[in-house]
Amino acid sequence: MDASVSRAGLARDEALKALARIRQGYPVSDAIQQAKGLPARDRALMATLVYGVLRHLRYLDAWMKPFVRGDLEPEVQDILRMAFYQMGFLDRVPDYAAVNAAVEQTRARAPRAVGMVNAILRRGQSKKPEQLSLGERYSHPDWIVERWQARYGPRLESILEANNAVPPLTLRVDLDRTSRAEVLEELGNLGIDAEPSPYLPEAIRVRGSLWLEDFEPFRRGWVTVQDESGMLVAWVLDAQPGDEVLDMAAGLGGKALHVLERSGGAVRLTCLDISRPRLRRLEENLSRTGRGDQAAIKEANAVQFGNSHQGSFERIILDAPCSGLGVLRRRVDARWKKQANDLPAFHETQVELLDAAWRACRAGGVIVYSTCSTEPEETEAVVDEVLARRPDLRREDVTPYLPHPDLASFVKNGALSLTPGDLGMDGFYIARLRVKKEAVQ
Ligand SMILES: C[S@@+](CC[C@H](N)C(=O)[O-])C[C@H]1O[C@@H](n2cnc3c(N)ncnc32)[C@H](O)[C@@H]1O
Repeated sequence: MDASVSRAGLARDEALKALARIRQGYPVSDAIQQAKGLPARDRALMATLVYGVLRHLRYLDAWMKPFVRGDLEPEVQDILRMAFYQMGFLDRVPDYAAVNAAVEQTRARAPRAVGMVNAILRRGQSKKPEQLSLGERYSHPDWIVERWQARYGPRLESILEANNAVPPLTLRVDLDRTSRAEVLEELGNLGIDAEPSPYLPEAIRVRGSLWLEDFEPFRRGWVTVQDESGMLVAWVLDAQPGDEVLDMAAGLGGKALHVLERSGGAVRLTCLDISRPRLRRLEENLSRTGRGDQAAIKEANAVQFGNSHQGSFERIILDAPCSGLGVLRRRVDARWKKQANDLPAFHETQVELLDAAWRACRAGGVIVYSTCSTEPEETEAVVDEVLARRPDLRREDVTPYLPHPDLASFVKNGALSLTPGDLGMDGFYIARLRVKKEAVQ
């Protein structure tokens, strides 16, 4: 057998294993990481297959549906999805190679299904799906399509399409440690296609495949993965050296670390999160970047913490837990896990947390409220509700804090609201609020 064919076979087998792990509930990135023993090129193909299948799942199922009789075993269904994905989306793989690989995978795992798999693929190969609904064509659940149709009208299809595009891996360079040009040069030396972001001086968009653990600037802690829209939080916060800063829901520390980088570690930073595993990863991230001694980390419920630390902080980030509907292009399986009736619960939590931020904020201090969602219930409605409750809180325009003039056209009612794909970024919302209160009640 030709070596490149058997190597592609290895990548396809690993992709199949990863899809099985995801069916068992593994996070996608963890399921993919388990194949780290594969050579770099095969890992790239394996990841392309897994992400591609998950991204286009509903479309692939709609394509094969007319040719399938009865129920398919989950593994056989994954083999078929992978083959249809290659036939539909991977120009570099000839159809016959995708079909043969699927037949071989079936022979090894479910020999009785070989004839059926072969027949489904041969028929599907010559008949692309027709008359699909928008949800099927762009592989989104109908409730999201209907919700966005009402809100975005003629822009809907471009947003659905943006959610299916392969997003760049975006790196944030710690400009306190190195320069963007130096990191770009290291990427160039590895033959990796990358370009500087036109909007943020610290951001790099990587188009080629990069395995971070093998990348020296990442190991040295000079770069962190973050979408450009998420980087805007630290810009809008605009913390000054010496500020007492609180990150109320620090998670893995993407925004908190950026605040440290922008101030050269000169703010006094407290990071909270309710999740111990996330805080452990935050600690790892702080130590990887050599900033382990620059933040106090507390496992706490931010609502209770806000009550017990009234008026203590000058700058507060509340990057709230949310539906994540702005980042479907990155969390490829998330669209299938969300439901419309999740939104009221998120709204309630977000209002409670923003109210707690108000309590923890000092008179004259600033709260930056952000979500990786642009759903009204999680964005304007949250801010409006807390503003109505707290007369000493007011909205400030984020425009003066944005690093590029093009971003200003996405500011509505003082807040930045990027829908997925705007300026090539994730969907994101950022509001800046100033506390004018004399004393906390
Ligand atoms: C959007 S994520 C934050 C991401 C983070 N800012 C970053 O840049 O990596 C929201 C976080 O809120 C945390 N969370 C949810 N409810 C919380 C609460 N009541 N108090 C503190 N943290 C909470 C979740 O564990 C999660 O890590």
